[in-house]
Amino acid sequence: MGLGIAQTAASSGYAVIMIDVDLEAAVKGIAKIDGQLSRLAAKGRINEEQRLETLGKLRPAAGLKEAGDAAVVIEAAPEHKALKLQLFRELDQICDRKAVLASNTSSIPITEIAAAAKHDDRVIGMHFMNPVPVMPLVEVIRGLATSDEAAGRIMSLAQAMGKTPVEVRDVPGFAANRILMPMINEAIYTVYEGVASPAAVDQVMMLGMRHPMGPITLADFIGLDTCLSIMETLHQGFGDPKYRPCPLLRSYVAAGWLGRKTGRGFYVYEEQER
Ligand SMILES: CC(=O)CC(=O)SCCNC(=O)CCNC(=O)[C@H](O)C(C)(C)COP(=O)(O)OP(=O)(O)OC[C@H]1O[C@@H](n2cnc3c(N)ncnc32)[C@H](O)[C@@H]1OP(=O)(O)O
Ligand SMILES: NC(=O)C1=CN([C@@H]2O[C@H](COP(=O)(O)OP(=O)(O)OC[C@H]3O[C@@H](n4cnc5c(N)ncnc54)[C@H](OP(=O)(O)O)[C@@H]3O)[C@@H](O)[C@H]2O)C=CC1
Repeated sequence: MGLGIAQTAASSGYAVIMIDVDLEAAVKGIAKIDGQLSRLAAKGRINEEQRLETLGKLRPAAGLKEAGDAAVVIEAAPEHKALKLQLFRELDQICDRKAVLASNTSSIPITEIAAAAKHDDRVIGMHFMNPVPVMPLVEVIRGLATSDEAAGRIMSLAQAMGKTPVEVRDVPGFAANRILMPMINEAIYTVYEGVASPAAVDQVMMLGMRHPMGPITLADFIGLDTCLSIMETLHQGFGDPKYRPCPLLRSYVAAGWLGRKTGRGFYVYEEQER
C-alpha cells in the first residue's frame, strides 16, 4: 500500500519521502514503482518526461526522523495496533507541529491510534483502496479529537491525488471493511466447509455478481494476514460472533501463506505476479 500511495502522490506532483525500517526495502520500492510507470508509458498513458518527473519526486529513506519536515505523513505499516501506537507516539515527537499525521489503517479505530500522540487533534484516518493508483475511493475517518483543519487538509489532499474522499465514522473496520471483510471471511468458510473450491467460489462471485475479482483471489491480493487482522479488530471491537475469523484463514496465516505477496495463499503465484 505504501508503494501505491507514494506513486499516486508523486504523480500528482508531491515530493514524497518513502520511509521504511530498512533503506534497501525503500530503494527496491522505487524500482517497483518504476516498473509500474514503465508499464503505463508502454501503454501510452504517460510519456517519458512524466515517468522521469514522477520518479524524481520520490526519495527513499530509513528511520522516522526523516519525516521531521513533512507537511503530511501517511503511515502504511502492517495492521498491528501496537506497532501503529508506537509509530504515532514517535511521529508526534519528531514531526513539525503543523504536520497532519494520517494512518492508512484498514480497521483500527483512529481514536485509539491518536491517543498515542500528545497532539491528537492532527491524527486522522486516510484509508486508500488497493491497487491505489486505480481505485478512486479514500475513506476519511476523524477520531474524537481530530480537528476540522486536519480533516479539511486530508479531504483536499485526497482530491488533489485524483481520489474521491468519503467521510465515515470511527468504528472498527470503518465502512469499507465492515462490509467487504465479512464477505471474504464467509467465502473462506465456504471453502472450509467444503461447499466449493476456491476457484468455484471466485467464479460464483465473478460470473454471478459481476465482481471484478472473486473474494478468494481478492483475499490473496489484499494479504491474508491483513484480512485476519481486520476480522480480529471487528470481532474484538464489536464483540459480535458474526465477525469470528474462519479457522482456515488462521491456518493459512500461521503457515506463512499470506497470499500474493509471499507467492502462496489460496493460489500459487509466479515471481512476476507478486
Ligand atoms: C483491505 C482494505 O482495507 C481495502 C481494500 O483495498 S479492499 C480491495 C479493494 N480492491 C478491489 O476490490 C479490487 C478488485 N479488483 C479490481 O478492481 C480489478 O481486478 C483490478 C483493477 C485489480 C485489475 O483489473 P483487471 O481489469 O482485472 O486487470 P488489468 O486489465 O490488468 O487492470 C486494469 C487496469 O488497472 C491497472 N492495474 C492493475 N493492477 C494494478 C496495480 N497493482 N497497480 C497499478 N495499476 C494496476 C492496469 O494497469 C490496468 O490499467 P489500464 O486500464 O490503464 O490499462
Ligand atoms: N493490503 C491491502 O489491500 C490494504 C491494506 N491497508 C492497510 O495499509 C497498511 C499496510 O498494508 P500492506 O501494505 O498490505 O501491509 P504489508 O504488511 O504488506 O506491508 C507493510 C510495509 O511496512 C513495512 N514496515 C514494517 N514495520 C515497519 C515500521 N516499523 N516502520 C515502517 N515500515 C514498516 C513492511 O516492511 P517488511 O516487509 O520489511 O516487514 C512492509 O514493507 C495496513 O494498515 C493495512 O491494513 C489499507 C487498504 C488496503
